[in-house]
Amino acid sequence: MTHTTDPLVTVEHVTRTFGATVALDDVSLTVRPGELVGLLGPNGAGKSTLLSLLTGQRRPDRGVVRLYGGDPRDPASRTRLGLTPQETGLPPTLKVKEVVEFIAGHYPDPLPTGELLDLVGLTDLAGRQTGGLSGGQKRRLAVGLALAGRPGLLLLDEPTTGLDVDARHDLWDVLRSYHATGGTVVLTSHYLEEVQALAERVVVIDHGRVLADDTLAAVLARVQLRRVTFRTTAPTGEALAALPGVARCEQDQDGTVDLVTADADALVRDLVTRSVPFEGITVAGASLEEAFLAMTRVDAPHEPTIPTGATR
Ligand SMILES: Nc1ncnc2c1ncn2[C@@H]1O[C@H](COP(=O)(O)OP(=O)(O)OP(=O)(O)O)[C@@H](O)[C@H]1O
Repeated sequence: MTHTTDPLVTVEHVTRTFGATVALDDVSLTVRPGELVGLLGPNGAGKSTLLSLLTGQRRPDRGVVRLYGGDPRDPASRTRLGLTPQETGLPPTLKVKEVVEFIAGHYPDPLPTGELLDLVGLTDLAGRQTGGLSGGQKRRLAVGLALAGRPGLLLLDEPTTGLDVDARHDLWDVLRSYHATGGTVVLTSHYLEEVQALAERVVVIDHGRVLADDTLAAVLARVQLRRVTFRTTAPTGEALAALPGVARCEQDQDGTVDLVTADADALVRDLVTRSVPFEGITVAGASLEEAFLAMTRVDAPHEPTIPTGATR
């Protein structure tokens, strides 16, 4: 018997390799009912592998994965699970309504077809063959099918990849509606924007490791970094890297300094206070990849942070 606050997902010290590739490296995390969790990470970070362990498609090499308190490979653990794969293979000649009724027929207490179509905004397209749907409509139908059995937990792998802005926003609305009724969502994305729009909690993964697991606001503060570039005649690399908020600092032999910091304003003030001569300063948003890299380096103190004199 599970209680309403029992974790729906428990991952404890899980490692999963593919040959020499370590896809997941000692990953632990817990998801409780009602959470909307974004797994954020660049391509190849390990997000899909983690989901495949939760859905029971794969087994960990080491560690424990539990779904609703049981083994995800046991079908009984998956009865309250809804999922959509990255690719949606819908039979093209079946009509939207027919596909929904077919899938709903497999569940003891499915959402009524009309309610489901309404939820995903496909009521007007109920009579259309799925082959005639746009990419965004297909994706919404796939999410609708994942919701057909009234799952308590929805696992979504890159739900809006390849969709245009409108279709993406429509799908976000579907997920928000489901979450508003108490549903739990875990979704993977390599778009900060998507995670920012939906998630309350963000787990950042890179190279198979959890780099951060925190509230959206806390993670944004760590990943919304600024990139500051300037030329200087002073050998500053080591000193600048030690300043508060600086995540990464490189200085070329020609004196160009390129650094990533959480607070560009404070950095400029520090340059002036320390009488560091600089010219041609530019400040730009650092990419998410740079933020991941900076987090990896910050979290791995034994790695050298400043390749002083490094050429790019
Ligand atoms: N079946 C497989 N065989 C070999 N290597 C694999 C396999 N599946 C995943 N990998 C490797 O494991 C690592 C993690 O891959 P994974 O697909 O989990 O990443 P991801 O974060 O989901 O990336 P993406 O956003 O591109 O889907 C990558 O280096 C990938 O190449």
